[in-house]
Amino acid sequence: MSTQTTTPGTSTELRLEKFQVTAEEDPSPGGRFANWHYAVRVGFFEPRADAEDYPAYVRAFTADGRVLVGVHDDAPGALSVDGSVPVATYASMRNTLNAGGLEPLPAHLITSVTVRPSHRRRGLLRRMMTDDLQGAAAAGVPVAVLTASEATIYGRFGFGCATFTTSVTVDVRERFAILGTPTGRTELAEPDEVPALSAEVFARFHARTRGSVGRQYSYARRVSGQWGRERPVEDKAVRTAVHYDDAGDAVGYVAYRFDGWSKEPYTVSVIDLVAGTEESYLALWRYLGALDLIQEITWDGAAVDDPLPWALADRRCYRVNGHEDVLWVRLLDVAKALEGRGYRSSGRLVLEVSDALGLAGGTYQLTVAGGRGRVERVDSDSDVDVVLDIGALGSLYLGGVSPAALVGAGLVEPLTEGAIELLNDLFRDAQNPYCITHF
Ligand SMILES: CC(=O)SCCNC(=O)CCNC(=O)[C@H](O)C(C)(C)COP(=O)(O)OP(=O)(O)OC[C@H]1O[C@@H](n2cnc3c(N)ncnc32)[C@H](O)[C@@H]1OP(=O)(O)O
Repeated sequence: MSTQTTTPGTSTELRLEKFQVTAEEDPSPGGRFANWHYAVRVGFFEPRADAEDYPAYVRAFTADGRVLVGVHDDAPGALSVDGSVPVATYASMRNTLNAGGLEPLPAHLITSVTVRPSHRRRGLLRRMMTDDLQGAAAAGVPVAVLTASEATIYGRFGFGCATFTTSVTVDVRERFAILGTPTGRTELAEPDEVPALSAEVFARFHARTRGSVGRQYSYARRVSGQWGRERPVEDKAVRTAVHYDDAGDAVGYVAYRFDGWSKEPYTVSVIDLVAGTEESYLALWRYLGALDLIQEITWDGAAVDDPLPWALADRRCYRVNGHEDVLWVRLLDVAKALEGRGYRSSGRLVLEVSDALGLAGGTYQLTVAGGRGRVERVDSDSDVDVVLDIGALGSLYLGGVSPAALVGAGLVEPLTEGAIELLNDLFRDAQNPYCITHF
């Protein structure tokens, strides 16, 4: 698929090219794929990829089903980068989001958003984003998601931040010990086995974790060391340990890397830690704690409700370095999205939802019984319980954000008594949502 349209620019007309990457895509330097890829690297201050790496990226993007958008300025200055290299980039792909419903929902994932400084603040992002969200909504996808480089960009497009992780350092010297009785066993994995192992374990995690997003092709390669941090070539320093439960099933893994002898305290960084069960999570930490010579473990993907400090003999081994927002959620179809999530109590609420992009605004009656929601569009003059913007609903959607906090911030307006308590009871869960997929 490839489409080209022109967008009225300022001094020059800009051309928008959109194509889905397939196995037939030409990976040569100077081709449209390599040029698009180069533009993304420019946007994120990364070096241009090596020519021999492009076939691996084409394979990955094909497996992900990525649709790429590039905006071209065909009349650059005489000494400027050629017009075949986009001045703006954007990509999307489809995967699933666990919203706590019976099964994960289809989700539209957005990534690789860049606009070159020479062309910024002329509405290119707005143009690419609104076209894309309209297309995804028309295709019937209930929700779009992204991870944001800056928290200031996406609220205006109806995204609300919905999941968070904690960055931690764990001191694994003498004081480190985990209470309780270990289960199963944890062993170093054979690298060739890791791609299949990681996919299987992640599938289990994804099915049980509200807020989780299905993963792209590169994950299994990165956690096995087949791909390194910078390039799709082997990184021999990556190690992976697998946890087997008492039945001998592989239910968790941790991929990690030593930071080197020049850094003190001697530190191992967790690349990815995925546990299919609570026991497996602690077992993987027992393994990390038993790495001889290592003094600290760092990980930026711990859950907000991390059980680890509570399981430690000395909780002061666990240091929180910061919290990060991870998943930003944009509802494209309020009825489908709310019917596709799980609920922990029952009740009825009428929500008046505004949407500046005109995609999903309206007045909706949500009736929840037996953990399932039913949504009907109702007249705007119905008795409304809560008024909110689509972005605020996106933040509430996965249950990780307190409605009372959004009321306090002026983002949610309750009109009836008890409405916020009911919103809280319906939407929030015993655990915060948790997303360990970055894309
Ligand atoms: C999902 C991801 O890929 S996250 C990665 C996002 N990309 C980056 O951080 C790379 C560096 N930044 C950039 O490439 C660009 O500055 C972008 C993509 C953030 C913005 O592109 P632009 O084409 O300049 O945005 P555009 O002109 O369409 O702006 C749309 C609106 O967003 C606002 N805006 C754009 N960028 C920002 C920002 N960083 N902070 C606050 N507001 C912003 C504009 O002021 C404008 O507001 P308005 O519609 O109310 O007037």
